[in-house]
Amino acid sequence: MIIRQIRITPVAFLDPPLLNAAGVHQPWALRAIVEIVTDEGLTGLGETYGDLGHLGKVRECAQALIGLDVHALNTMYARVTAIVGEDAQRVPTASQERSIDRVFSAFEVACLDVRGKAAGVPVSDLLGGRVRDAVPYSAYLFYKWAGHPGAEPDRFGAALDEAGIVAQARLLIREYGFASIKLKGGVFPPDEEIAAIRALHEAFPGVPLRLDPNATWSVETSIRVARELDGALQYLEDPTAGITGMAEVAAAVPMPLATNMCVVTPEHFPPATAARAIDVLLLDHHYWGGLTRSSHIATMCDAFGLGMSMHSNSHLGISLAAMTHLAATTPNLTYACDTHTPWQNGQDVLTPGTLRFTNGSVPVPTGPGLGVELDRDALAVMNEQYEKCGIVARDDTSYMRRINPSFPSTRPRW
Ligand SMILES: O=C([O-])[C@@H](O)[C@@H](O)[C@H](O)[C@@H](O)C(=O)[O-]
Ligand SMILES: [Mg+2]
Repeated sequence: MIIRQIRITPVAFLDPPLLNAAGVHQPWALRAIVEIVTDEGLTGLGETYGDLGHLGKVRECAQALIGLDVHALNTMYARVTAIVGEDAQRVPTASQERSIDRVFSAFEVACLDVRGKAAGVPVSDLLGGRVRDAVPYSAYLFYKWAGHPGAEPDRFGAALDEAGIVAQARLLIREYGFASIKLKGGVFPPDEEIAAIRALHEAFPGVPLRLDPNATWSVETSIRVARELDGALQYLEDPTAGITGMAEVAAAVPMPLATNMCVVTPEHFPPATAARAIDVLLLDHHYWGGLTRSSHIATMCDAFGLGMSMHSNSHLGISLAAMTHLAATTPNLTYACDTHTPWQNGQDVLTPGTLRFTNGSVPVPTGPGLGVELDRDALAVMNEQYEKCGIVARDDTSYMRRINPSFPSTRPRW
């Protein structure tokens, strides 16, 4: 099964004005769709970030993988390392390992899709077999404006206080059946976000809740907020920055701490576990180097007694399928996963109806490979949107500053 061709198609889809610590989502979200075509005529799908810098690296690496067998993942990783590693060394702020894993991931997923199709088995079988038939996701709530400035309000409406957040939760739960809730925080002063969690706790008794302020709080603020929310949160995600700060908070608060920020490469495990900085790791195959490497990370979490959930960024259905196969085959991934799916509002590059939510969960696809099919017309439309949208990288802060020039980037903010 020799790789003969790799097509990389950048796409853009409409994204609502979701508020976060960095600013606000731009009107278009970017992704890149990877198609690996073999000599036997099989095509494997992958999905990754669409920012121009990343796209350039993915395109450069794609050339270097032509002629390899789809099983030769170690050789592929070495070739990606040779290209991206050198590049990352020139950019002092980039973690070399992280950049390599982010690029490699989409190719690995596409190779697993091909291998599953060739063997007539789902990717979940290649990852060791599923331990659950459906993967639960959480309602991922965002403070948001009614619409992008100058545009019509979107169907989700504004959510700028606790009443808006509770209404948004009702909408997402009604449409998807989610059985747990995550609120993206770090937007308003902590007392307002405490009020929102309390309102959710009251409106949805017994439903597990999480709050993620993306490290906008100091250690002192984190401890105060966590103590005030004792009994209301399943876990608190990234209240403060860094392993040392998280460890200080963890030692003083009643609930588990989760992260997708302070443990993002294997080298973070020893200091984070020694300091007891986290209780839960949010896995994300897009930056942990694909599905197989993510399974290895899950084994590490098991060894260190960490719980697991799953992180998400704005994404389309190929990513959702890959996330679902991974979560279905990871015994210790016991928390409902994050997904941005509701915010993509039906837009996708997949044939409609391939993936569906039932009671907040996505049944694990049972067809060969990822079990999803690319809709070429939709891909072409979204590619055209990418060409026309005028956005080449995600930049929530610059977009916010066009509307609010004094938007601060200081952290901790509170
Ligand atoms: O989509 C967003 O605004 C989120 O804030 C995302 O960028 C984060 O990476 C993520 O969902 C998180 O859990 O930190
Ligand atoms: Mg997070």
